[in-house]
Amino acid sequence: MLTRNRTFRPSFWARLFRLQSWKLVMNGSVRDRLSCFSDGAFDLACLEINAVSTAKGLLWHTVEIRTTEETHRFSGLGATGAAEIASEILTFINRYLSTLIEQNTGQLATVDERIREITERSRQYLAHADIAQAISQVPGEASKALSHPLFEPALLPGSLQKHLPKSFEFLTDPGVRREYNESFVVTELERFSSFFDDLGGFCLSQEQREACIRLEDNNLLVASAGSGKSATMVGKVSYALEKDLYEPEQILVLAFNRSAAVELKERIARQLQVDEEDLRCQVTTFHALGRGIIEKTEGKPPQLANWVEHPAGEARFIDQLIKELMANDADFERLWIDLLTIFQKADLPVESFDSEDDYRRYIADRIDKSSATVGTLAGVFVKSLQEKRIADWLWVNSIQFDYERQISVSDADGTIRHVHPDFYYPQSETFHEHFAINADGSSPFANYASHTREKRLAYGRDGLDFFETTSAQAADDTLIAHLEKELVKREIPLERRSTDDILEALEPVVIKHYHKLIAVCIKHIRASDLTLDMLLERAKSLHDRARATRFAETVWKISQAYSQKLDEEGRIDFDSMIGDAVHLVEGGRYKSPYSLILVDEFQDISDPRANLIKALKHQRPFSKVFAVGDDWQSIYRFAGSDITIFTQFEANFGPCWQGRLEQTYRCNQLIAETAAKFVQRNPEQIRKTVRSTRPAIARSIRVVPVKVEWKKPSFDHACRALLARLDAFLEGISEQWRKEPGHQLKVLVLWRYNHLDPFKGHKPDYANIEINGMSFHRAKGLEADYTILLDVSEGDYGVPSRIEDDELLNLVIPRPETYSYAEERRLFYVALTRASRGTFLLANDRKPSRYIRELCEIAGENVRFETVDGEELDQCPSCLVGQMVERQGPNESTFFGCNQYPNCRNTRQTTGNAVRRSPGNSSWSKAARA
Ligand SMILES: Nc1ncnc2c1ncn2[C@@H]1O[C@H](COP(=O)(O)OP(=O)(O)OP(=O)(O)O)[C@@H](O)[C@H]1O
Repeated sequence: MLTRNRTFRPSFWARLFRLQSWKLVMNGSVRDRLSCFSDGAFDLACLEINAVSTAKGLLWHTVEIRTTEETHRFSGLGATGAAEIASEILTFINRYLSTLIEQNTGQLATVDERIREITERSRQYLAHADIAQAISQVPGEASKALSHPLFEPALLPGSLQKHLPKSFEFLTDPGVRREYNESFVVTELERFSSFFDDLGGFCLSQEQREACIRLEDNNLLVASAGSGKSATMVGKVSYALEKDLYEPEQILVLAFNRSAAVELKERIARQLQVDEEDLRCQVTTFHALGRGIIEKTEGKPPQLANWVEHPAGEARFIDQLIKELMANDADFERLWIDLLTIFQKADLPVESFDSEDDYRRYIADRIDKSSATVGTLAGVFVKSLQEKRIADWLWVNSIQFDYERQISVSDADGTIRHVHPDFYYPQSETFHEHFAINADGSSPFANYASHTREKRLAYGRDGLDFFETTSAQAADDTLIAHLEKELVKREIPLERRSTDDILEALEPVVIKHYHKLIAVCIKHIRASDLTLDMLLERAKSLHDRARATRFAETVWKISQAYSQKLDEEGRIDFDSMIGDAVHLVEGGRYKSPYSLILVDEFQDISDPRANLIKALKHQRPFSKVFAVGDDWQSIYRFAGSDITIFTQFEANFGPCWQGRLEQTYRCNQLIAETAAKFVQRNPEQIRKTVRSTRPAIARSIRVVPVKVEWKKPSFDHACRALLARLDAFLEGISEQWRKEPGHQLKVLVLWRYNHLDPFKGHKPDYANIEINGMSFHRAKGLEADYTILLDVSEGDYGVPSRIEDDELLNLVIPRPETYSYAEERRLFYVALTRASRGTFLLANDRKPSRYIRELCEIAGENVRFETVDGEELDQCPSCLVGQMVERQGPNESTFFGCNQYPNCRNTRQTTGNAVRRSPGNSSWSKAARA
């Protein structure tokens, strides 16, 4: 029995920084309400509260208390603090509900009747909300308590539990309801067997059928690529209407984009045999829903900024804001240019990488003789990102220097030694070494500290003008200031290049990359009301603090300008529109008609969208959410999506039924299984066992190494040659696949970045194949017989794209992923799973992607290496990505060596059985017949 008062406040730190000020009191004697003090004092009646949840923000956790009319947020908490308050509120509410039941036990007989009525007929699947809804129709306080959305039977006092009628076990014992539902599903599958046998032209699988029947309060259907999510959505809506569970107007289906909504609407209408215009359930996008809510409530549509509808509109708007800021704010100009030049790439420590190879691949533009070389604006190649920072700064300030110029110095015993000081400034004849030494004098490299000492002594001994900089200075952001001081001391003039010259020297992709980062940061800053202090605080936890701090300041200024511009024009963007819609729903100004909310592509959900679903669900009692998605295909982080809303579904929406769609109708078993194992190398992804309806086609994953000509491999040329070969091959066996005259097989040519488009708007025509080309992202949701993936190679813009995993995103993302290149891995998975019969991976033969190696590790011999003409290559058994080629040894001998030398030093004697195999198309024939 609660007798004392409990008071909760924000955490000590939040109060110290005066970030939050509120008080929540659970009064021991007034049990029917919580007392709150925030902007004023108000009470929250226990019977009015629909939901209590916690949410994680950038710095703090928040407790959210929802009533039909309002949502109250209490922030400034740690994770445990928030969880404790949420749990205390639940206990408090349930204590009050218990007293209501105890005082009104006379009503229990009627409630018992109502429960038996709906359970004994076994007419429908019973979620907790269904029983609560039935009970709520019984008049009286006890039924109010028993049907309360937060009623928790486990918290009822034992003395009361004993007196509850047997039927109440449906509420108090989860096992009883589960058993009822299991048996209901079995009978229902039989009852509706012919209904599911032909639904939208498909005979639904067992798991699709079950997903249509099951309907808990919250549902998450975890699907796989090509597993027929759309067919299941259509089935679910049709089944619910067929069963009369809802009026059509009570059903809302949310699709990720307009074309998906159009397709779903068309399919549902066809299935229900109504014209699309007459379809009474709402099939729409989040944007259209948000717009509709505002229009209905305010009587006029929201004033959207004129650029929001244009695909490149946001990037152009941001570009324009940056230009205006550059013209009017000298501090901003310096920050922005510094980011583009000396802070282009985060200086990450070796220890933050899984392996030294990963580290070298991250820093390097190219690997020379086993050592990484990093390009600079000054045109020289250096050995580390810190040296790059120095060289770029020298270039920006027009300072002449030589890199690693050889000089002679004397050792202590007088012997002459040749050394290569990192930088030499001819104007003052000064040598400059940048030492990899940390603040405590240690170094990540063996014997480095003693070499450093020797070098210092040698320069001193020979009376050379010398200064040094260190990694410690880079870490505490004094490197550039120190360098500048040393140069000024020697009267070397600094002449900053003009902004135009600098911008001209930059690769356009560098600016594009920052634009994308800025766009996503603005979304988070505005959606979560982040402040500059919060960003700067977060910046301290990033590896490259110097860069993170500058970026935080830059993006903050741009986001302020962004908001100001929209305010001046009286316009809003899409996210604000959704945010406004959320306020209208949470404030009760919009009355939601929806009791069943289905959400497609749930893996790409963002915070504002999730808030809209929560607001709609909690406003209308007993409503349900059915979300469908594939966490392996979450690829829209740059549009603000947050995969953890999916992976932590229960934390966001409450206890749920989780179903699976693990059968794929698209990829053959080899591709399906290999891709599944590949994506699950990230332990954070949900575990699934993917089975295909199409048997495995041996060696249907093919790697085609493309030779480097004129510095770059020609993927255009290789792609066209491969298409021509595929077309000719299919011609030869057309009787095996051609169903009718003119029938062509589909080929998708896919690339990571649009600059790789080999067709540039002019697709070639072939007799047997229909070609389409697009980026990996755009291919989401599409399928083809064959796919050709271009440039599956290492590189900043390769696969995985090294620039995409920028740690700067962690400034704004509340729950960053820890696995390296997590989103790039999922994107490659999306690309791999578009093909049913076969996929070709075209790779730079000098820099094959690490992902190719992983596929070989997983699928072994089933990954075939071949030339564009189909000749099988002799795959290196050691590194798996190279090919064994004949080399000259001493005394005119020959041997086989891996073409990835020096990265792979595998060799084999010529006497072995290392012969090239003949062109093999046998498995293709099987693929074409499949
Ligand atoms: N029950 C079924 N029987 C046969 N084919 C089906 C069935 N359900 C779906 N399909 C087919 O499976 C293929 C994949 O379906 P769909 O595109 O809906 O999958 P998806 O889960 O949305 O895939 P992805 O997530 O990869 O885009 C389509 O060709 C579809 O027509």
